[in-house]
Amino acid sequence: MTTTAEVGNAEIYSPLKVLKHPDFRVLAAGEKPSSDANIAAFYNPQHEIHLVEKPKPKPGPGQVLLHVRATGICGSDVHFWQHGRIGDSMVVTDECGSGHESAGEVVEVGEGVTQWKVGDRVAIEAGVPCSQPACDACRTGRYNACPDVVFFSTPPFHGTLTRWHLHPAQWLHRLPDNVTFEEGSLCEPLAVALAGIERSGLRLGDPVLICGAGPIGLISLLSARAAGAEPIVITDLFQSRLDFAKKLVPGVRTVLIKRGTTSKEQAQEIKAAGDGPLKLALECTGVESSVHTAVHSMQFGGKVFIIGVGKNEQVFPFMHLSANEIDVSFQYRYANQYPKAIRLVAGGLINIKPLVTHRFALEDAVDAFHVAADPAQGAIKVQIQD
Ligand SMILES: NC(=O)c1ccc[n+]([C@@H]2O[C@H](COP(=O)([O-])OP(=O)(O)OC[C@H]3O[C@@H](n4cnc5c(N)ncnc54)[C@H](O)[C@@H]3O)[C@@H](O)[C@H]2O)c1
Ligand SMILES: OC[C@H](O)C(O)[C@@H](O)CO
Ligand SMILES: [Zn+2]
Ligand SMILES: [Zn+2]
Repeated sequence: MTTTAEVGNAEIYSPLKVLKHPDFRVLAAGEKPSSDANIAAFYNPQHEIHLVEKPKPKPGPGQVLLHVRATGICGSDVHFWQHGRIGDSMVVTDECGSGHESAGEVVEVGEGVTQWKVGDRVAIEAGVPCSQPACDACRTGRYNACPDVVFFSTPPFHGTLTRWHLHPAQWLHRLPDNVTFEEGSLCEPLAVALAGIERSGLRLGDPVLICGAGPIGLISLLSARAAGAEPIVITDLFQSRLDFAKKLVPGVRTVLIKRGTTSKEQAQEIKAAGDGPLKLALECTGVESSVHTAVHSMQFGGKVFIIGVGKNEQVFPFMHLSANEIDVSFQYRYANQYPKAIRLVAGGLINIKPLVTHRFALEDAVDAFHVAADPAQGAIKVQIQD
């Protein structure tokens, strides 16, 4: 069988990578594409978001053609559209397809693909590493560090928010019958949270703080609860998000972060809510003041585990960390988490269904982006379904 390693990422993806105007067409406002058209939502350096029609691809050796059935909009999709970059290395320099939280159905298999057949239902792993034996990251299983990873929807690679998507056969994960496409697509942000749970070393009965009740904080909350954390305190700037957290996990304790209060004052409230200093913080905002709050909420020997991404340069309360032996760690995407995510959802240990608050048809993907980007709409996870 031909594998991605034999074919090579560049060969597989260069047609997508260089897909430029002669190959795709921006749909006119109000234009109705055919029901078979390979439409996708693209952003560009002019901060536009629009529908684009692309050719329907044909699977090559080792590849599978998928009908993408559900895709969630991630904060990073909105960020790339509105701000044109994340950090210094991920920059929108051209038209780029959005979406990386997807699940779909196999519609055609390429030469040598034996593990999939038409009709199989799969979660799509969003980052495809090079899988070359000479790559230390891939060889040692920490493939989120692969320098040649193709991460869909991160420029220059187009996303999975499209109707027909080509994917290497071995980077798909089978969905059992009791896991919906919607849940399959949520396995991507769940993979982020589970990587955090695994690497942070959370243990049964640990008192945990979660900073931020956005999708990543909420999914971390569900995961921390499933892992046996108790008590769990969650923070946010918005009462509506804390109310959502409370509905999701009734036992969670909530602290509203008020602007104008110091991190030490916020930490006092958190420690009161948690019956004392906590052992672990899963920081899901990336905001400097929130990191400080987390640090001041920890016990001696605690850990602040940062999943959120934020400003390039941030100041840390160095001496407090030092004098209290508080560890600080970070998470960059994930490796080896999808199978676990699917098992936890299928087994009923994590119920991610309530996260989806808004659903749109693929043709209305632009409207979906506007809802995801507008805090007044109160969306948690906006999904596009086809
Ligand atoms: N490490 C990774 O691989 C990875 C993967 C996905 C997302 N992320 C990052 O995780 C973070 C969370 O993602 P999300 O989709 O939930 O984002 P989001 O913006 O929807 O949610 C963040 C939440 O934090 C709250 N918040 C902001 N400032 C706060 C503060 N000072 N104290 C408490 N709460 C505060 C916001 O009100 C919001 O509800 C983002 O920074 C995102 O970029 C990281
Ligand atoms: O869920 C994965 C994240 O959104 C990605 O790392 C993105 O932020 C940048 O590629
Ligand atoms: Zn994401
Ligand atoms: Zn690699």
